[in-house]
Amino acid sequence: MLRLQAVNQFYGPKHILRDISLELPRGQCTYLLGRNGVGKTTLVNCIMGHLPVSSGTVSWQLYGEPELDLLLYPVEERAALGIGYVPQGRQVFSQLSVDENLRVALMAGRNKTNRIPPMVYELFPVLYDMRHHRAGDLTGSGQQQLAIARALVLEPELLILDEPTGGFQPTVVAEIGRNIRQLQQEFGLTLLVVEQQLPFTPQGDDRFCLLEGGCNVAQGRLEQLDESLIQAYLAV
Ligand SMILES: Nc1ncnc2c1ncn2[C@@H]1O[C@H](COP(=O)(O)OP(=O)(O)OP(=O)(O)O)[C@@H](O)[C@H]1O
Repeated sequence: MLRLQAVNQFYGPKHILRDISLELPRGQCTYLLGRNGVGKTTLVNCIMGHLPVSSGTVSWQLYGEPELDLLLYPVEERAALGIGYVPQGRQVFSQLSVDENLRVALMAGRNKTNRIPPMVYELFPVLYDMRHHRAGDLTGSGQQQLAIARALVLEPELLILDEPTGGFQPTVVAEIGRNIRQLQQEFGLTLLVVEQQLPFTPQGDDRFCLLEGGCNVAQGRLEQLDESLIQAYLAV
C-alpha cells in the first residue's frame, strides 16, 4: 500500500506539485491522469526517489510488513522494497540481449538472485523466444514488454507505468491493456498507470487521480470520471 500525504515539490522557484494526497489500494489499478505538463512524471519521480520531495509524506507497506517512510530510502533501494517502475519511453539497453536486459534488472534486487521469475515469460512468451537476440531487434511493442518485464523480475507488489501506451497503434494499446489487467487479476499486483487520457475500457474497481497544474483536482472510482471532468481536465 502506497500513501502520499500533502506532497509538495519545486523545480527551483517553480511550485510543481501542490499538496498531493493519494492512496493506492492494494491489488487495484489506479490511473494517474492529466494533460501534458501537469506534474504526473514529477509525482512518479518523487515516489521512486529520482526527485526530492519538498514537504509531505510518502509511506509504503509491503503485505504483512510494517509501514515504512519511503522518503528515508535512497533511489537505489526503492525497487528492492517492492516498487517496480517502467519509465516513459521504455529505455531498454538495445545492444544487450533480452536475457541480459533482464539480468541487469535482477542485480538491483534484495536477494541478488539470478533467477528470472516464470511469470515474466508466462506473460510475455515472445521474450522467451527472443531471449538471445538484441533488445534493439524487438519491435516497439516487444521493447515495451521487455521494459515491463525488467520491472517484474524483482517481483514487485506495486508496478508504476509511465505512459505505457505512448506512440502505439490501437492493437498494441489493447494488448498492453490486457497485460495490465493480467498483472492485476492473475498476479495480484497493485498498479499505478500514468496516462494523458484514459487508454483502456475501465473495469469494476479501477480508480483514478486527476492532476491539473500540480493539484489533485479529483479522485475516486473510475466510473466517477464523468464527461464534465473529462472535458475540463483531459480533452485536448
Ligand atoms: N527538470 C525540470 N526543470 C524545471 N522544470 C521542469 C523539469 N521537468 C519538468 N518540469 C516542469 O514541471 C512541470 C510538470 O512536468 P511533468 O513532466 O511532471 O508533467 P507531466 O504531467 O508528466 O507531462 P507529460 O504528460 O508531458 O509527461 C512542467 O511545467 C514542466 O515544464
